[in-house]
Amino acid sequence: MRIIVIGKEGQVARALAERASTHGATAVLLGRPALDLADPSGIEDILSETGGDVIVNAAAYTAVDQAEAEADLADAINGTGAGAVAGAAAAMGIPVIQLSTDYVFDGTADRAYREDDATRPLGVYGRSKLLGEEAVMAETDNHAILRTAWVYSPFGKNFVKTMLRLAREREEVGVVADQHGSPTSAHDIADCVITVARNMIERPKDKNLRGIFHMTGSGFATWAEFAAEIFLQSARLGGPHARVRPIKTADYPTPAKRPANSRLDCEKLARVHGVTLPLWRASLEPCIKRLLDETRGQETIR
Ligand SMILES: NC(=O)C1=CN([C@@H]2O[C@H](COP(=O)(O)OP(=O)(O)OC[C@H]3O[C@@H](n4cnc5c(N)ncnc54)[C@H](OP(=O)(O)O)[C@@H]3O)[C@@H](O)[C@H]2O)C=CC1
Ligand SMILES: Cc1cn([C@H]2C[C@H](O)[C@@H](COP(=O)(O)OP(=O)(O)O[C@H]3O[C@@H](C)C(=O)[C@@H](O)[C@H]3O)O2)c(=O)[nH]c1=O
Ligand SMILES: [Mg+2]
Repeated sequence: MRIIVIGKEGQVARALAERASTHGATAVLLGRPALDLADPSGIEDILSETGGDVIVNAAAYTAVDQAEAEADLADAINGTGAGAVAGAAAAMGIPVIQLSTDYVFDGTADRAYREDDATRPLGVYGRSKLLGEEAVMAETDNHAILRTAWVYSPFGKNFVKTMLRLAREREEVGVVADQHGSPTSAHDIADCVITVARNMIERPKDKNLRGIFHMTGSGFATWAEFAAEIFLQSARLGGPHARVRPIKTADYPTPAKRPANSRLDCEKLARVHGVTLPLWRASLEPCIKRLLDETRGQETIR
């Protein structure tokens, strides 16, 4: 299976590159400047020249706060760009897997969100990702839209890396304790995406395998609990740690509003595609270990 991945340096893209061979697959990564989602004109040509069995769009405008000031760019990349990728997949006659987000919901539900619950994004990023979902669905039925959340990895920018950096600088970190969700490892996402891709390729006519699916790490947490677990595991491995001061969302003002309840019900993914992501705490440890090893490596070189 040859997987075309949009996104080169992104967390999920890099995890897919690392995990493909363990599934007997090859990942071909495409990104800027060769493929720019903000400029859809050349997308179909480069994708069909590259050729593959499935396209995974793991590229997006993901700066949630910055998006509030760059709505047009976020919409172009996450909305129109995602649609162009799906259009190319349709023209090539292959499935497309689109990554989406918990931030399409407003977070007011008192239970975990299911795939058919009403969406109502609170900010520009969430709205642009919802535009992307709609654009993909309009271009082709041969799609899987995988909504994930709170992604972390040894790569790029994410909450785990931010917390480890803050722990090196201070003894205490204030972290919001009234937003609930599920931390999700980019490597677990990669494993799941490859399984979903294989299912779709092997059963091209099976409608059940297509549509929207929720895909997060198992178990729930608040950002404060996530931070506390990061510091606990880091401390155990001899890395930096800090005290977590649980705070309210109102005490941590940000340009973009985040949903209070980001929990996603992943039962459909388990039932239809046979995949359940590991408990979030279990997947955190190898990531922290790798980040600490990398930092130590750099210190030795210096
Ligand atoms: N991070 C998270 O917590 C969550 C992410 N998601 C979704 O999962 C997917 C993967 O996220 P993640 O891996 O964290 O993302 P990252 O922010 O780590 O990476 C995004 C990638 O998109 C690329 N990109 C941005 N703009 C363009 C463009 N105009 N043309 C081509 N490529 C572009 C970036 O390229 P470059 O390196 O050149 O900047 C980068 O490689 C996205 O769809 C995201 O919306 C969903 C829920 C949570
Ligand atoms: C750095 C920091 C953040 N926070 C809060 C702010 C916010 O509510 C929460 C997470 O902050 P971040 O900015 O890291 O997370 P954020 O950028 O909102 O993460 C989101 O990214 C996009 C791409 C998604 O799709 C979402 O699923 C989600 O992962 O933690 C603190 O309370 N204290 C802190 O020191
Ligand atoms: Mg952020």
